[in-house]
Amino acid sequence: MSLSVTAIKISLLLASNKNSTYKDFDFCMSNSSTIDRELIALKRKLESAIDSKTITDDQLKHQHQLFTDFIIKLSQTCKGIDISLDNKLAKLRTLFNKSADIEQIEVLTNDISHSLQNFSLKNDNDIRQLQHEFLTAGGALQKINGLPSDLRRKLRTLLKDNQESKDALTQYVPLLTQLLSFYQATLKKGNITDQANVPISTSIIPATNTQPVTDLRVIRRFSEFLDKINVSQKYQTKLRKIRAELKENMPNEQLLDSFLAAFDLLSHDLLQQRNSAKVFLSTLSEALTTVQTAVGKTLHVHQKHKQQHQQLNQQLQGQLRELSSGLEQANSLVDIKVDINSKLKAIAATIEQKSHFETEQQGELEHKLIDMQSKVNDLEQQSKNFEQRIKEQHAKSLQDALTKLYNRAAFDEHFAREIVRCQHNRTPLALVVADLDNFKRINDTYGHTAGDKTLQVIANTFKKYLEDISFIARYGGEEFVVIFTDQDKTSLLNALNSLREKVEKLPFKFKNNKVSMTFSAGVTFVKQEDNVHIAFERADTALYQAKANGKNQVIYLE
Ligand SMILES: Nc1nc2c(ncn2[C@@H]2O[C@H](COP(=O)(O)OP(=O)(O)OP(=O)(O)O)[C@@H](O)[C@H]2O)c(=O)[nH]1
Repeated sequence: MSLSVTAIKISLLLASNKNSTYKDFDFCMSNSSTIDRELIALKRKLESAIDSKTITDDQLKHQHQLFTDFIIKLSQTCKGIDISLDNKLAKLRTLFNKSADIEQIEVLTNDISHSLQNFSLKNDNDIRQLQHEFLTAGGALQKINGLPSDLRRKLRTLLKDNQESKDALTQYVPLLTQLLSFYQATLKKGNITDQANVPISTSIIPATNTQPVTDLRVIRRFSEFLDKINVSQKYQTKLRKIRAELKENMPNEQLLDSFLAAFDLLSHDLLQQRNSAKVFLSTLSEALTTVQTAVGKTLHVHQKHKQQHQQLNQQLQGQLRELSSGLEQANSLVDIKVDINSKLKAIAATIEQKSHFETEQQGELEHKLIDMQSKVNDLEQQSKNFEQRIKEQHAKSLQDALTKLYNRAAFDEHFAREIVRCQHNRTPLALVVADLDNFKRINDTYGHTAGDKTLQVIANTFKKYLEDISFIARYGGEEFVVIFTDQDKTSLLNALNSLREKVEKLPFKFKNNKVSMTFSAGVTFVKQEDNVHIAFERADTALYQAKANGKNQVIYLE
């Protein structure tokens, strides 16, 4: 037994020395066959132990590499989230590279795992908080007047997804953040009114001036926003310049400058409008004062003339009285003649004075009247100009600048009025919500200008075929709304399907590529119990169905 132990020790020694051979050992022990067998068996065991150690070593090395890779990836993912976690992961990487003690690694790994659990909990809370803020902000955004329909739709989907899953939220947070930051900027300009008055949480709005703009959509939204602004003639060129200078990948600071320039322009325009109204009012009040003075003066002159008239009349009466008393008192015909002569002269002078006075008075009055007339004419002209300007501004505020169709505000006003009328008279009123199919593709492939042109051509086609029988408006983005009064269902669907075919056949050509455009539409009739929102929602749902069914179709919902 002690011999076998010695043999094992020797064989281990030999195994560790690769230059030695087993032959020498065999030679020494050749006289013992039992020992020989034992040694051979041991040799095999040793060889297989060496083999399996190599395999284990390789496996260990591979696992070590995998773990190191994992730690590196984890570090990259967690980078910047939590500084202490970052530090711990860096320390772990160093320990691994130094092949440090396994116990040391284990302690740190446990610590990191604990940190990650805490981080995950915190993240969950953050997301829940974000979810809450998102719902509040999204609700507020939905109530914004003039929100383009594609944004409204995206927002609705976002809100719905957000209520159902927080993963969807995480996925959409960047999009939302951009939307919110853009709208916050535009809201501040006061061009879009936030009816809800709910403040949009700032915690999910990035500091836009510190982050580079990488998303083209913000620029596009802004450019669409600029398209919709109606400013006075004087500022239109400047506005067009701001819009023309918007370009892909422009630095955030430059975009902010554009926001500011647009804001500046709007406030100037507003101020000018206010000033021109002020000028008109002060001119009006000035003119009124002049007229009032003129009227007062005329009255005064009239009064003065009346007195002078009375005086002259009295004078004449007195002279006539004197004439008759002179006749009564006269002694001779000669006396009478002399007396009458002198009195008639006096009367003639008075009459002449009277007629002179009357001509003068007539002239003065005429002059005053002409003066007054011209002042009133001026005033009338100014009022007409002002009225015309107000009319033009009102018309402009109801018109979509790009397509020259009615805009969303005009639609809201018209639809609300028509609903009341049709419910009162019990006459048919239909609402159509139409949306271009795959319009984004045009913008993305051929550029925004091609997109704009497409919108104009399609708007003109809507006008050409529907204007006589309906009220057409651009609801926003690539969405149109049409209101039909006194149309039955069959003729309405025929008109829409015929328009759909006309649009499909429009020969669009961009960069030598023939492109066909289509639209989907949802239609509904307004019911007695409907309000604006319910009717719109139903038409919009029909539109969704048309999109979901494969687009380029009209869906009617009862
Ligand atoms: N050129 C241009 N593009 C606009 C205007 N308003 C909205 N858009 C673009 O219209 C596109 C709408 O895209 P989506 O909402 O994805 O709709 P879509 O591509 O038509 O897809 P479907 O509606 O599902 O058929 C976006 O790219 C907007 O930027 C505009 O005034 N001019």
